[in-house]
Amino acid sequence: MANSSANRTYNDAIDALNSLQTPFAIIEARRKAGIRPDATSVQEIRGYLHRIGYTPSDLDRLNIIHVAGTKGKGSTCAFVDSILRRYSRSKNAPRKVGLFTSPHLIAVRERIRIDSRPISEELFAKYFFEVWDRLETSDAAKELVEVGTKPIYARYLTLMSYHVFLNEGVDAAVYETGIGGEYDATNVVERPVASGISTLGIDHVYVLGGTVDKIAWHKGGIMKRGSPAFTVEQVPEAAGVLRARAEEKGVELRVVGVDGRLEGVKVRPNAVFQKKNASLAVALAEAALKKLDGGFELDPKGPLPKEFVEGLEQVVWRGRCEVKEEEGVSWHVDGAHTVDSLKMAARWFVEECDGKKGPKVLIFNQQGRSEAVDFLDGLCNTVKKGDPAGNGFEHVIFCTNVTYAETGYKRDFVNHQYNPKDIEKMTQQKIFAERWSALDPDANVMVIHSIEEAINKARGLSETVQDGEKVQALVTGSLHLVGGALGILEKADAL
Ligand SMILES: Nc1ncnc2c1ncn2[C@@H]1O[C@H](COP(=O)(O)OP(=O)(O)OP(=O)(O)O)[C@@H](O)[C@H]1O
Ligand SMILES: [Mg+2]
Ligand SMILES: [Mg+2]
Repeated sequence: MANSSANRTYNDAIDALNSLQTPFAIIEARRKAGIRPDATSVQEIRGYLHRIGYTPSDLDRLNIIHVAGTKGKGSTCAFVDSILRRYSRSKNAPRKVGLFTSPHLIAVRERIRIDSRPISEELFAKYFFEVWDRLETSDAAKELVEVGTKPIYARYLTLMSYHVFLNEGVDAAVYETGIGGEYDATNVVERPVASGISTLGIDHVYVLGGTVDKIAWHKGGIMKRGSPAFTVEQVPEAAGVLRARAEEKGVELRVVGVDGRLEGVKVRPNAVFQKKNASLAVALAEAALKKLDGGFELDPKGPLPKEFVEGLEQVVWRGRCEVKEEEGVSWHVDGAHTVDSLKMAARWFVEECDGKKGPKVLIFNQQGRSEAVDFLDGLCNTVKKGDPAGNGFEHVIFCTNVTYAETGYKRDFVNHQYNPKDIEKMTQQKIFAERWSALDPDANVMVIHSIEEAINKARGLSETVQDGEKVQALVTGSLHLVGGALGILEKADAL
């Protein structure tokens, strides 16, 4: 446990933060006992907020744009942030934009951004330990949370983000929910300037339930009376639940179709799912600016103002549909990790490979979720179907999320929530390999320990290709894998 007075660096903060992860054994025990997050988790954050010196109404100063959804939350948030940031530059409203997202790709501090940049290591350490100390010394709100305790990892970062943004004078903050909505720590906000619900599908089944209507109930929990709410077109079961939730709360929920004003706007990748995210972002940014820049309104017939166009076209959201070229290998990197989003990723990869020559190589992992083996079918078939000659991946590598062959995890990726024995024995990876061999007996399937070794393997394969060919590699299945891979490919902190 970090000593509150002695350790003050960024690395110390990350070590202390890692100590707040729920260990694997406890997660397992809870799972067996059927314990799931409930209303007490938001009450707990409310208690901690008081303990560090704020009330939920202080959060009104942040003018929060709150986003939930199964897929596209982060991308939507990044779009909103990028639009507001450009608007702020030309109109000076909002003055400072905060962005809170999860999980992180390269470093923990990228979850808390100001004016689109991750806060510095120094600032992170300063605010991290200020929260830490207040939690240790104050006994405020003892009726809500036990004195001397601290929130778990993700909740701590949520709590800390409020402290950072309020102190730094942020006046518009975009918040991505962690898991679900109703019981997510970010749902402590009472008066967001707008709520947005991106595409719903199946994920986090254990916590949220295994059907899309149950999941929609949770995500719909971020809508608040008095705040405008927006969503994209959803499958019927989800749409019905969202409508009912809106009604119950007295909220007018607007369903945003693909915005016609995006015609000619270069949204990347050029795919329907991303246009849905962008359309939702336009509606959210408009709602926020109505409040922040009195009287602001978009022309419904278009065109979009230049701040919106530039915001959408120039957004940086790393690890999603990224292509990196190096000698011998074209790296396609995408952090998809649900059945639906992996199909999107596969489709995108096939389109990118169109006209290019060379063997297709997959590097895949997903740690700690046994259902992930069912992600593989869609990935395998989508790539085969999309290839003119029906060729799937020639080489398929399953690795763990351990970054380096020699030194193990980067500190920002230490994860106590997985079973360490499974990682050591590569249990999950072997299950993946078996499934893939059944799906595609022609593929050369490998199980490799670290991300670094997996990357080197793919690089090695480039020596076997013919002139004019390049290895076409897809790295996907987990944001941790993708973040680790980008770190290695770029040799430095890719932030
Ligand atoms: N609207 C969407 N529908 C389906 N897939 C999507 C959508 N938006 C993004 N994706 C896919 O999901 C991946 C993750 O996107 P993003 O980071 O926006 O999602 P997220 O909701 O923040 O996910 P998480 O926080 O669970 O990682 C993208 O790389 C892309 O492949
Ligand atoms: Mg998720
Ligand atoms: Mg996300």
